[in-house]
Amino acid sequence: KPEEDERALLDFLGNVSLSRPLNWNKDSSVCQSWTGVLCNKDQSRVIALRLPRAGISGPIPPSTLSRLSALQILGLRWNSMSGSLPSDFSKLKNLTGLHLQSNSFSGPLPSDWSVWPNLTVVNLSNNEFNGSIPSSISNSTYLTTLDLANNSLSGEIPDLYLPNLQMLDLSNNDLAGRVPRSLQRFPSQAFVGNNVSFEDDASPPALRTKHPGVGPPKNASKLSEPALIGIVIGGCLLGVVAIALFTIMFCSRGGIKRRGLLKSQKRQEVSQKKRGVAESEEKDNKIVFFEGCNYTFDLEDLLRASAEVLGKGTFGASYKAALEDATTMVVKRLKEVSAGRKEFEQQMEMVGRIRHENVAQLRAYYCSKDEKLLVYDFYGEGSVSSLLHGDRCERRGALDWETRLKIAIGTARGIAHIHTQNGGKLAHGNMKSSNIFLNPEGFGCVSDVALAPVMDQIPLPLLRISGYRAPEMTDSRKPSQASDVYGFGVLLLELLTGKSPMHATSSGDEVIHLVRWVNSVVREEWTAEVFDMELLRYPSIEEEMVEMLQIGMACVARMPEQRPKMPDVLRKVEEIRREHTATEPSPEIKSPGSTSAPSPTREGAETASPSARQS
Ligand SMILES: Nc1ncnc2c1ncn2[C@@H]1O[C@H](COP(=O)(O)OP(=O)(O)OP(=O)(O)O)[C@@H](O)[C@H]1O
Repeated sequence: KPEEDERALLDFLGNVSLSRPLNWNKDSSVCQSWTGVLCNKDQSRVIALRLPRAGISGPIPPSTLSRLSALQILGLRWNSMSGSLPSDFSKLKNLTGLHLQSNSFSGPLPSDWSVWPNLTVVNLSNNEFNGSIPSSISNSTYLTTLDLANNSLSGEIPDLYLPNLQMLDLSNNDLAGRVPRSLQRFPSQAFVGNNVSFEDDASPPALRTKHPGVGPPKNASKLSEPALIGIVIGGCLLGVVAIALFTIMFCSRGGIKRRGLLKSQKRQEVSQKKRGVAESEEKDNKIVFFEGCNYTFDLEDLLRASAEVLGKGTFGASYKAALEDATTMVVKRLKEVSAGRKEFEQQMEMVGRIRHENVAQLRAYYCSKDEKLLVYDFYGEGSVSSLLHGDRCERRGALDWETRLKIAIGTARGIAHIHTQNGGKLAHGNMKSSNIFLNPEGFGCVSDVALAPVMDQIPLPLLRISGYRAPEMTDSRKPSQASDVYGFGVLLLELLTGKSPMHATSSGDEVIHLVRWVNSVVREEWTAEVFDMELLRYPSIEEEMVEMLQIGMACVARMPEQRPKMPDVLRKVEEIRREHTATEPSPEIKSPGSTSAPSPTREGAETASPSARQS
């Protein structure tokens, strides 16, 4: 247990001033509930401390943070901390990221950097550091980012042999002399606001890059990967090229409107240009974290995160983002939000307050004029849609009947809980299997709650082809609980048949609407034909499948008033197993009384945190 680290943190806390309290107290678990603290997998050591904008002032008390000897990331940006860096920081041998920008730190930079061989990102910008830049920085050979802008650093810039450095900013200091050859590969903006000149401006660029140690970064090829381009640009190489051309065209006419965080072509440019934008935007717009969110990052982290596109949905694209400390999360970038800022924030506040183990918690959101981002945990197993319809080899065995039953039960619990919110009026509004994940106990867990009302209306044809739309629903912004019940019914049919709600026949010449197809087969006679072949391998589940089929069909009744209400649906789904195995209860699916899942009406249940962080 990290008692030593806990004491070090409390000593730190006790010796700084805070403008608002931090939830660090001895009775709660350092690793699980202390804001800004991240531990290693076995929860034995603190590996990251991130307290951006935490209202901390005063110097870093000596012999406090330096005792966190496993610390990799120290982030205290946007506070009012002052004084010089304690010399005992040299004990933090595992540091990979030091983010102290936008404070009032002063004094010289540390002189011996050989103590931090693993540093990759250093941001000390917007402080009052003075003295010269130590050449010993070259000892941190893995540095990719060095931002010392807006300080009072003086003297000449030393030769820095940092082969991996991709982003350098020394602007707005009191530096003088010549930019050393080793750093001439960086654009002149990196040095503006100083009294420096380029030594051999006239020499051809090719010659400059031949200088030892200043060639392209070892991993330069990676730069072309979308993953390295930053969170929202992470998606599409073609798009990047197009955007670059577009940017060049418009910039040359001096007419481009800054689109905020997210458009550029190279990571280096992103870091340099966008940081400025991000910071200025941050004045009015910040990431809002909900209670219980262990992530501590800010816009800059998001910009720096390597990102992978998970997919594009009706409301925008979702990205799997990995922060520098290897925290993984999902960022959903909403496109075409129709709600005004206040309305959007109110809706997100309401959604963020929902705590239930069958509802994927909205961890944080960001809202500016140009961007609306939502942050969720990453569900490593993928959505129910990908489990059901993804590569069949991959999923073989993954979705047995037990699993499907637990998906149905969990999802029903989640939706029923959502329906108790906002005075019993809230609807999910976008029920579909790509929005359902598995919680740590393997039960269904509903994501993307209540986004539809703040988004632009989805055109009716698009709504139709999704196959989940209730017949009476013509305006996607006005979902009802009855339409959620319909969507849930479609999910049950999907689980039973293994077929998508809209799918082509095997010959490919006809599109099948799952609800109609199941209805027509069932009308003929109760037949095993509707059931997924893979389910037929399991003996004696037919009765349970038929029962689920009946529930599903009741949910997809044409008239909304004929559909059951979610609490009834939940009760019935939970009874599927109980009725048929009364003498031999499944060890996995316990009865509602004994289940670890809260009943759907219980408020304030503990949260599920399914991300990799838990493993
Ligand atoms: N938290 C998450 N963890 C893992 N995968 C996710 C997560 N959120 C979304 N995904 C996956 O990313 C892909 C895109 O999701 P997204 O929510 O953007 O679109 P969608 O679910 O297909 O449609 P919609 O926008 O209507 O919800 C989907 O395959 C989805 O299952």
